[in-house]
Amino acid sequence: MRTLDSLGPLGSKTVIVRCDLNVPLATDEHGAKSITDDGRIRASLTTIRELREAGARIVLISHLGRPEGAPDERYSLRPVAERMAELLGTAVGFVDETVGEAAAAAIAALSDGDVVLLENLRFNPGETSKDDEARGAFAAQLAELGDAFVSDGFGVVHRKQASVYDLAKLLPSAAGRLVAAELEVLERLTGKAERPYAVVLGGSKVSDKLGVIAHLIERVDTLLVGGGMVFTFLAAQGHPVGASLLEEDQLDTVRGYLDQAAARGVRIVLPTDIVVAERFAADAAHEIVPADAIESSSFGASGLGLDIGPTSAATFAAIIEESATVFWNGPMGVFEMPAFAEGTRTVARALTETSGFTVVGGGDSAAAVRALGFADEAFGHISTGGGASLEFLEGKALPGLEVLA
Ligand SMILES: Nc1ncnc2c1ncn2[C@@H]1O[C@H](COP(=O)(O)OP(=O)(O)O)[C@@H](O)[C@H]1O
Ligand SMILES: O=C(OP(=O)(O)O)[C@H](O)COP(=O)(O)O
Repeated sequence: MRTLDSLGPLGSKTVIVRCDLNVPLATDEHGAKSITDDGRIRASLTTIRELREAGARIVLISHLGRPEGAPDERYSLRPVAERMAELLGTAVGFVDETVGEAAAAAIAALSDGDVVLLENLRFNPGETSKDDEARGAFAAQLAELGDAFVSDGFGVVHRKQASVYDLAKLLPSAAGRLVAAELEVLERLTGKAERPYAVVLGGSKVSDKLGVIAHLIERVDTLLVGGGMVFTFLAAQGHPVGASLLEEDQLDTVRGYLDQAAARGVRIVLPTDIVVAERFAADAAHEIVPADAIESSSFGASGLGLDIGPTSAATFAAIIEESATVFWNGPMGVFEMPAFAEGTRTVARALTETSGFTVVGGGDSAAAVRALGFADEAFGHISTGGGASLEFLEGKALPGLEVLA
């Protein structure tokens, strides 16, 4: 893979840097936004500092959240520019469009070492389009803005998107320091992983992440399933799940995973108890019920599972503590609400207590462990990518990396 060094001297060159600045935001009662975890911004600083020292003119591009191909103020990157400026200790300009005249003018006005952040890439339909031509056309507009391209958004290298894949083909391009550093650590989770090897899966991007399970079953000893992922498994086993997150069209696929795991002697461990809430709210009434009887709570079929229960969390912790390698992506529950954070806290603590090599991956998973008070150093590695790390450790060729080969 080409690294920054392959781009030659970058003094006075305009370098487009694709970062993953998709950070969690909170909005207060007056509508003011704040960044609840700036880990991904901090992780991008190494490359940006190095480029500044080389005298490059730096154009940062990123997505934030999943807007639907049109401007949507809720997903603006403006708060990220402000935080980036504080962390870098220098001004970071912000342009409220991604391509077009204002972006070109702001870039033309840059001096050596200056930094500008463009608005959310996903406000443009071409960024995530499945149509090669539409994606290519947007990438060509981006390419006009710079002389070279640095791919440093590790959290997004598994996406075949315009700014990750197509743009890299249009300019001299290389991986940034964050991408290189992530890959170096994550290598330890591939063929060389020490056994027993456990992967803990949770979170809410269920349809995205179910697909990796078939490959993980071939590679790990134990798969622990929590978070929003649980209910598709429980439903596949014939248990009602109330109003919990459910991927109904994946039930047969999940039954296939259960059979595949049984045939290979791989344990898939599901929760045995669930915290069920009356509604999706921090102050919602909630009860702990057996996982195979979610609708037996006082809330009946309208109850929704928002955390794994204490018995399950203790079981997960015991398995984690006896593992030599643990990878975890996806919170065990809605950790943003204290009533539903205990499962995530117990699993996080177990990772900090095992003597094995532990990796936490994913924007929200990293935010969760920090929000719950665990230090980054308590884990072997905190990766900025959840889906990206999972697809890397399943052994898949990732579009954003292949294109840099
Ligand atoms: N049972 C659940 N129901 C709904 N959402 C859940 C549940 N458990 C966890 N989540 C949510 O999953 C989100 C994180 O998922 P995801 O994006 O897949 O993780 P990551 O960013 O670490 O890859 C969190 O915002 C959390 O509230
Ligand atoms: O947050 C991200 O991924 P993650 O939740 O798997 O860590 C990345 O920014 C990728 O975002 P996407 O899953 O909307 O493409």
